[in-house]
Amino acid sequence: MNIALIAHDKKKKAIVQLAQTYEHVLNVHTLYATGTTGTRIMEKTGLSIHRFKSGPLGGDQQIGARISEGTMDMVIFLRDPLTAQPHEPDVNALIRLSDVYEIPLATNASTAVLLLKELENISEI
Ligand SMILES: O=C(CO)COP(=O)(O)O
Repeated sequence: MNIALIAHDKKKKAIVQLAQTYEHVLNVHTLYATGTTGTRIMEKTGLSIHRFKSGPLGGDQQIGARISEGTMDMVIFLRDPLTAQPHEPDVNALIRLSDVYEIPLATNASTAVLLLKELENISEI
């Protein structure tokens, strides 16, 4: 699967922890991320990630484009709902496209864990 990993700044620690815990699940998939998120995860894990631009510079839109082209299968996007983002329209567009194309989308860590556990189960079958 092609999986996108994204986190707003206050959620970077959480996505790194998630990637460390589920590294054994993620490492059989093709991973993508927005710029800073990808760098942080690669610093702390052995995962190889294709990095798009940073979110505020168009990274969310690049991932949205992949969704519309049918080449992104899952999105884990740990949003910060308590901080205004300068690129809020891009964030909303990415979430909207995930729903338009019915891509599994986790916007918080609890949902991300459920998706990753399901991926783990599927890969064991
Ligand atoms: O802003 C983001 C998503 O909207 C994340 O971008 P970075 O991973 O570059 O911080």
